[in-house]
Amino acid sequence: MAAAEEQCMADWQLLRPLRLPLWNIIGLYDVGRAIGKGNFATVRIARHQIAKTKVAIKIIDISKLDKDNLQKLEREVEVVKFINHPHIAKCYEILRIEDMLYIVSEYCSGGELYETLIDKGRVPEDIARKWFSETASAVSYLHSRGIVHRDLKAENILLGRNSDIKLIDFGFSNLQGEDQLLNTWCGSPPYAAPELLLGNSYDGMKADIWSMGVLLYILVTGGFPFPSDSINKLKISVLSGVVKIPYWVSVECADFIRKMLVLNPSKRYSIQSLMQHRWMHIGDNMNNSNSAQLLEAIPSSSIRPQVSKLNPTIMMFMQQHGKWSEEQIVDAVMGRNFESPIFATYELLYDKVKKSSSEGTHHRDRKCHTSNFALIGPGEEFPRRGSRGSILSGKAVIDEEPLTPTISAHQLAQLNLSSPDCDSDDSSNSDLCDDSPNSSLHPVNHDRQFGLPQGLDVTGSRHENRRHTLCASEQLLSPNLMGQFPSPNLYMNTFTMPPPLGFAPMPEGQAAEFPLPSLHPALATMPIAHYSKMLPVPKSERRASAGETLLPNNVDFQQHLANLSANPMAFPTVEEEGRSYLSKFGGKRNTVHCLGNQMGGGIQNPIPRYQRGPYSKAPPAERRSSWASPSLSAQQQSHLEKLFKQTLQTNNDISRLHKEFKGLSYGCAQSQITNEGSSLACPQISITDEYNRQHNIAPSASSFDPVSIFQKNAQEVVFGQRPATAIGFSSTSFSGMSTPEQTARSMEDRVKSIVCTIPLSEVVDELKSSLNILKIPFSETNEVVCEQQVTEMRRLSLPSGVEIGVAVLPPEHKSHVEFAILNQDSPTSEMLCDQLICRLRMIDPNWSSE
Ligand SMILES: Nc1ncnc2c1ncn2[C@@H]1O[C@H](COP(=O)(O)OP(=O)(O)OP(=O)(O)O)[C@@H](O)[C@H]1O
Repeated sequence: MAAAEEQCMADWQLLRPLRLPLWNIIGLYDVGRAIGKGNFATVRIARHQIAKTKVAIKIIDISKLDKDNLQKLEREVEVVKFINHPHIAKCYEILRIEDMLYIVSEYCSGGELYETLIDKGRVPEDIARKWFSETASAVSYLHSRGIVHRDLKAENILLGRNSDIKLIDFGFSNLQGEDQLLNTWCGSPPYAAPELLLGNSYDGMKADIWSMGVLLYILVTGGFPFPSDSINKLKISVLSGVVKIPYWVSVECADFIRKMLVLNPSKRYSIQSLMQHRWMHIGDNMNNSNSAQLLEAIPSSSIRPQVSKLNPTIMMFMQQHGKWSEEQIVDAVMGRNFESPIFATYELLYDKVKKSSSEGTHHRDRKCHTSNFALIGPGEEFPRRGSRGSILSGKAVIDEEPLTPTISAHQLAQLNLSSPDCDSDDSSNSDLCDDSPNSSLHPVNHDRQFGLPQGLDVTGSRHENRRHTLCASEQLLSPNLMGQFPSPNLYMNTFTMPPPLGFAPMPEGQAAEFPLPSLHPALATMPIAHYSKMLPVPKSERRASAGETLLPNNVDFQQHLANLSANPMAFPTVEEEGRSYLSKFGGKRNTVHCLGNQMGGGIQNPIPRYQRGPYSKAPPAERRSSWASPSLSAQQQSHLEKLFKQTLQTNNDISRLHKEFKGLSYGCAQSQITNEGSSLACPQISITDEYNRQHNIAPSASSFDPVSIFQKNAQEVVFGQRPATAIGFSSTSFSGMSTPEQTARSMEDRVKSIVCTIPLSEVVDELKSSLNILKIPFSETNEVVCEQQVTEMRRLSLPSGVEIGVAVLPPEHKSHVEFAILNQDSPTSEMLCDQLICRLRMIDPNWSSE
């Protein structure tokens, strides 16, 4: 050995970090504290002794696994070896030592997305878009290779150093052939697709899309789309087909979520259509990491690219420090031997070089390079002649000297490969040393669960509360095990709603109650309290809206938990609580919370919402929140109203108003102000029935066009929130007496409307058959309405005061359906309308809300 190299080895030994006890070393890894816990695995942070890279080691005691779980583990091992995607945590090594299996993978320092959501609540849509696009890109990569994940959830999505997404946990992944259906029940209940909850055979890819719909919902709302505290209730909620989306979610995003949360899997989005949805492409030009680019960045060739030539510098380094021969290195790396420490060392060093080079630390290296150390850049097969660099930097300093791949002690220091206390995230020792292997899991920042406020005493570590994946494998369905579950009848629910897909309609005259299919027997009626509440929402934005699950405050939630544990079944679901609130307060929705808006204005209640009872009635002054756009302060609103009136008096010159709107569209759902053949177009607002009545227009025009109203010199205008963050017009009455408050009560809250893509006749037939099934009489009117264009319209009038109008409207000629509730009995009527809407959604997955 050359003197320089001997010196280098001596330095290396000196610089080695203080060794942890022997039993804290696994293979070439110094193992540190536990960072996660699954059903059968503990995940610990570790550091590779040569590459000095932090890794995560999933440690599984195989002797404790039954046959199914063993099989699951083997499948995970097989899958992770062959996937390589920037948003999937990369596997480096598999070690089998006695009864233990160790899966070494890329360490994701940002923690679980789940924890981030708990800490911060929902996230703005552009952040949600970034995270969701990255997840979608990983899922697209998997699906295009026939791999289904089957356990997509916020806990299995980690954040890397730059807050980029890293998908983990391939325990339930599987290969799915074309047209093949799967049978194994797996996943986590709140993310489970309806077909899984029903125990049907299912398309794993479509089940993944459902989970992604749940994920996006959580990201943008901070809560679950189907909150419930038992699986039975969850199932009812999921199968109702009703997804309530809070007002602050943009129209595009709401539409996107609904396209993923379609009950019928064959009509649900595929990953390809998902990647193309317009919400995914908002801001594409500005944002470098948009989904299209993410997809393009992934090589179309599947699986990890085969290494054709090894990097000589890394090889030399490994020969020096790993004491492996060239032949051994070539064999292990070319053979992609995951059970060899040589392969792992090479990959870790290679990734380190690649990462450093992309991080552009070259100016530091320029100062430090003292030796000739050439590297092959990513994608290059050979080192550039005469170039020099370091393993750490991945940058080369070009000079005329020939390649002399030696490494000095000084260079080692530069590489961050030796010093125990260097500042690199990869090589820092702190995470490894601050916890003994026997210690419990790290307690930091982990005392908040979904809906579980900070400071609440959570017994046990946060990991005990972590939601684990459930698996009811085929094994669980064996006759023996089936016998352990109560008879399927116990899981039958009745639900006063027309039958879901696949059920024959009830003949007339029979009770209007339909049994829902029984819950998958492997799913006992376990309480899922941890899923049942909304995530905390940033204080400034806490508001209840649109019949959404109302946010409980800390004290209430503690009480709720106490009651739940005393008697889980007796406690009402959040939905039920919400409904009781609604009936108590006359069915008025949307008016619980004050208008604290992001722009600093608005009417503030001295007692913040989150300090009051969850369902306490807001003082009248707060009720504007249901009406005012959350993006507008009261001042801005009155300014706009003034401007509007002025505009009317100045020959309809709307350019100033238009400009004003444009300015205000900042912070609103991607400006709704577009030029569609008219100088100012606004989102349509459905208050038709009321408006039509006042204007003697046939009741068929199921939504009205604010632009035309504008042009017809309407005398009064208010600014509304439908969709919530859009700015819109709505005409109230000629009397000039109506206030936004009155308007909201008389119209906005009592009208539900959707747009269907199926023909009017089918819509009407479905409505009529549903009403027949429910034994609700109705009268029907057919009309042809002449307003701008000839339009067909049908109207169903119910004795309870519910009016249903269906009209085909230009320009798209879609079927607009409106449900207006005209009497005081709104809670019951509302439920009926919801059921009917649900039916329409089931037969038309492409429906949208107006
Ligand atoms: N690569 C990683 N980097 C950082 N933390 C990780 C990594 N892999 C796993 N963890 C942590 O460990 C936890 C458990 O890991 P994982 O989900 O793979 O285990 P599991 O046994 O499959 O869990 P479950 O049984 O709930 O599905 C993760 O939620 C995460 O917090």
